Amino acid sequence: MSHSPSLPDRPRLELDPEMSETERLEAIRQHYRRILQVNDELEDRLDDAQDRRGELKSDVDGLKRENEVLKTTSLYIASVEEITDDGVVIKQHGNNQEVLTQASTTLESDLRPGDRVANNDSFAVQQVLDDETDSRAQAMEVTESPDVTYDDIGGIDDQIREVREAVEDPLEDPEQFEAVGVDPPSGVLLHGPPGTGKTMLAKAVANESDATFIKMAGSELVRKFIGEGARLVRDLFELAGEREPAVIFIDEIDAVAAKRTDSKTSGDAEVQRTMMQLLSEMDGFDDRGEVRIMAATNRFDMLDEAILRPGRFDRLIEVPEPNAEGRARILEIHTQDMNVAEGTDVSEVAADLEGYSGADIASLATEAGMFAIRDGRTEVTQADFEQAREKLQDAEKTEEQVINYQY
Ligand SMILES: Nc1ncnc2c1ncn2[C@@H]1O[C@H](COP(=O)(O)OP(=O)(O)OP(=O)(O)O)[C@@H](O)[C@H]1O
Repeated sequence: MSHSPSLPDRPRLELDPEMSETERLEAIRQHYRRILQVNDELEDRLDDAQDRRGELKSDVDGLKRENEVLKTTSLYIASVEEITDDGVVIKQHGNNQEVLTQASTTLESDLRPGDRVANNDSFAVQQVLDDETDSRAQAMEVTESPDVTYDDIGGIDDQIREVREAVEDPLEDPEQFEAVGVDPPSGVLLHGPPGTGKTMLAKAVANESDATFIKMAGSELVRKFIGEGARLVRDLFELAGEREPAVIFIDEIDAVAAKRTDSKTSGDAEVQRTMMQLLSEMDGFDDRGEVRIMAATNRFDMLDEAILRPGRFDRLIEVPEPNAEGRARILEIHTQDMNVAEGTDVSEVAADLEGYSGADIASLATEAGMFAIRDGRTEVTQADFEQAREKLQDAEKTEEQVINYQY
């Protein structure tokens, strides 16, 4: 595209009085042609300029969008304390700093004390967030009385006993601990491979001690908004206090409590803040209260030592993959409501399931049932279990292939 700085000269008609009529006519014709030519030139220029304008406009739009994104990401979360004539008083989550700030007039008319808002680096209120109870409800799973019992869990009897001692006994008989003068363990950390029954164990102990079960996934604590994770931890303990007796269960605790060096998010100050909040909640906690704290991880090696200190998660319980006997018990549990053909030897099936977790065995049982259904039978036979095992193995192989392919 050409951007010559000057416009073409305006054509001039020069008529000499000496010219003959024909010469004048020719001069006028030439002038006319020249005007048309300049006109064409100017039209071309105008087209170019319009194209250029379009391009610049889309650049501007792009920059505007980027600016919006920059303005809206990484907002801080605060609660509105007061709306005064001088502006809005907000309290930052995370550091509890109080700030007098401004909101646009349209936003300000909507603000009420107690609202959760997001503000930018210069504390100006950018948006009002949804009701807090929503985010609490989304992040936490609260069950008045979970329906899992100890009998539903197979192969980890020792672990059940330990959990009962550390969680159920202090909830049911706190006086006993007081009389003897010992503090029950502060927090119980279940660690081991996925699908071995850690969540079940936490649910069962809440159920059997008539406690409310409050579960939060560590990944939920690592939230997008600054201050949100720490706030959720506070909410979690507050809610447990309101609902006592209660069992708090933080699944995937490694998401918030990974060693700095190992963590993918090691540089993430927000994750650190959330962990600090968790530690401070645990430190300020009365051990003999009616709230017990449990957590689970598949990545014990990744945990920051700080969370394992006395007074924090100081009772570690390993929940391993089940052995043959455990696998048989788990299979029995998962087939007890199934119409299994007489003569089927569950322990023989289980013996072949080396390396299977409880969750794998549960899906094997369902899969065996599906084979019988597909076949139009109402009884599940040993051959169905065999076929189910092959199918799961194939699925696992494919999964491995996919994983290998991806990396
Ligand atoms: N020991 C077990 N006895 C009976 N069923 C089990 C056992 N372990 C796992 N299961 C079955 O697997 C499902 C998942 O188990 P659970 O969620 O308790 O495992 P988890 O150890 O918490 O796993 P993750 O680490 O992946 O969260 C259960 O709902 C249950 O059906």
